[in-house]
Amino acid sequence: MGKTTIIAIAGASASGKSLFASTVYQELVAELGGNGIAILAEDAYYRDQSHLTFEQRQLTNYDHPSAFEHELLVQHLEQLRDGQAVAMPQYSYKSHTRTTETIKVQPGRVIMVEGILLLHDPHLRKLFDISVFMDTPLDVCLLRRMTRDVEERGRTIQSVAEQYEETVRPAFFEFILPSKQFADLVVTRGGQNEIAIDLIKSKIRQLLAE
Ligand SMILES: Nc1ncnc2c1ncn2[C@@H]1O[C@H](COP(=O)(O)OP(=O)(O)O)[C@@H](O)[C@H]1O
Ligand SMILES: O=c1ccn([C@@H]2O[C@H](COP(=O)(O)O)[C@@H](O)[C@H]2O)c(=O)[nH]1
Repeated sequence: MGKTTIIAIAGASASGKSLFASTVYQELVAELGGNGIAILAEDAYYRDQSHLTFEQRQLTNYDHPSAFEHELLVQHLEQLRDGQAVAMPQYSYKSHTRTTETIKVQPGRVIMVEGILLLHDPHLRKLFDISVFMDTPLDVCLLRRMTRDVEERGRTIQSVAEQYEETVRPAFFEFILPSKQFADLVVTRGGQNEIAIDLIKSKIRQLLAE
């Protein structure tokens, strides 16, 4: 296998990172088969909090870099780059901790990883060959997060609004927006920007053919 290329997709919460990454991944798997491409989520590397009560977990700031076990993500990306499979943790947004399951991720010629604080961390940045930033206006992100978190993550409208004011918005301006400078490609219109999806797909096709 040739050199592994690691593609990072960063941006605000609900900016469309996971839709973008999964669209690229699924369309290429349908076209070329699953061999050669792997996909990881930074959210899977939220710290395990099973030693805390649910009430204590609700007090964690999930938008601060300290909430993530980035050391493990770095280790897993290095292992994948070196041709070894990894056991990616699974995280539950409803219980705010890891589940007992893991998913085996096989190494591939191309590894995609998506998450809010990927480009903030210099240790992670060193591993990325291509960095994408989803540049979706924050009010659009909030509306999408409101719908998604109520429908899929067990939240109320009030809890989404409170968390947004307390941690999500401040962390966007302190950590996420300043990390945009490290992106190679800045994508508007979220996870449905077909031109950007096609550009990344073409790049991956080219890498897989080398
Ligand atoms: N361009 C878009 N138009 C409409 N809805 C979108 C668009 N991009 C993302 N969404 C929706 O917004 C929500 C958040 O997107 P998601 O990909 O989960 O964001 P992120 O991974 O950045 O948190 C999801 O319900 C997704 O389907
Ligand atoms: O237990 C948790 C863990 C995370 N969050 C929120 O999730 C987003 C990051 O995920 P996206 O898929 O990029 O939206 C982050 O803003 C955290 O606030 C949570 O609420 N609870």
